[in-house]
Amino acid sequence: MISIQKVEKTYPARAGHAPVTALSDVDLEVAAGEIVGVIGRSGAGKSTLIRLVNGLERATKGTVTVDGTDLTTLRESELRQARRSIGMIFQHFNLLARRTAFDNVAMPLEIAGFGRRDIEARVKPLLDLVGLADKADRYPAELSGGQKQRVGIARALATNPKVLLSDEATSALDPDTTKQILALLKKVNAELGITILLITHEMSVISAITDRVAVIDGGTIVEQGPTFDVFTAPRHATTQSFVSSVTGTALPEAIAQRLQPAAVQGAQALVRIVFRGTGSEAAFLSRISREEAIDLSIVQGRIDEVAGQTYGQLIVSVAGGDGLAALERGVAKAGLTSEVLGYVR
Ligand SMILES: Nc1ncnc2c1ncn2[C@@H]1O[C@H](COP(=O)(O)OP(=O)(O)OP(=O)(O)O)[C@@H](O)[C@H]1O
Repeated sequence: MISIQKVEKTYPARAGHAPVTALSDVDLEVAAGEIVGVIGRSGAGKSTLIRLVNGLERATKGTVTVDGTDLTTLRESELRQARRSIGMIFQHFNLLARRTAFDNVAMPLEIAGFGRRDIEARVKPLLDLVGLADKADRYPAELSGGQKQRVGIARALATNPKVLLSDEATSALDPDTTKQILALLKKVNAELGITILLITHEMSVISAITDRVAVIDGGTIVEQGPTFDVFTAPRHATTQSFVSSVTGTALPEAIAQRLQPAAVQGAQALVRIVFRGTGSEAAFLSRISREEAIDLSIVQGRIDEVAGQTYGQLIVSVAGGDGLAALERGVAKAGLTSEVLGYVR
């Protein structure tokens, strides 16, 4: 549905400023019906990328194809037409203050030349879909942030687009409202089959709804893949720092400071054990403890849901030497992975 190939975007020099290459050598494919997220820090090039996909910017090199149409070759009038099959939602909602919720949603239909009756027939079910049937005649100032974004989503869907682009759509919302809006986007994707490309700087957004993720840094995509895989085995340092921001896998500070890299007589080994799947493997700990007659204590533990699957981490401490060897045997038998973080006395 969206294909970005070998894209470079350089903003030309202006008013004494040198040209800025915001994106280089970017490849990204989004299949029909997928939810794909692009995550990056401020200035990484996310907005530039999404503006290329909705035709607001043109690539300097490479191609940007949406639903089979290469946007890089279109004239302005053709671009306007192509944009009708692309809906977009924004961080600050971009609603018109002097228009009611109904009239904001109606706007793209008015621009497309629909008559009043067709507009009513389309807007009402959309307001229903986003849970705002009772707010049709409210003005933006009378709505909460979450409700405003619901209006934004209904407006983006008005012209029946195949693609929905989301530019930090939940960044201005509190965590609970963010969850509700993300659930709504997931529903829109599931019920209407709309392909969603979203950009964000929050890993929690990526983990909540995307099927695949691309990590962008300094204008290039440094890592991409299925969200669960990228989350549970991040390879690039940028990805690792995003992941640790939500999974909290760092050791408690007091223990981290005492951690030694090598075993010494009488030291306890700290071992990180990773679960992927149902989480029921946790029973293995008591089994090893029983079968191998070793004492284990849990230093830290956490189970998250990532892209609809369970991902857990346990950090346990066990006597170095034979105890550690027994633990590693048991972990391998249970089909899990472990890593020795170090030793403490
Ligand atoms: N119109 C422009 N002219 C010149 N440089 C630009 C322009 N727009 C963006 N840039 C530069 O391109 C780079 C990428 O910016 P972009 O806005 O795409 O990043 P971003 O990841 O969306 O950041 P943020 O999350 O802060 O919005 C930055 O160095 C920025 O200064």
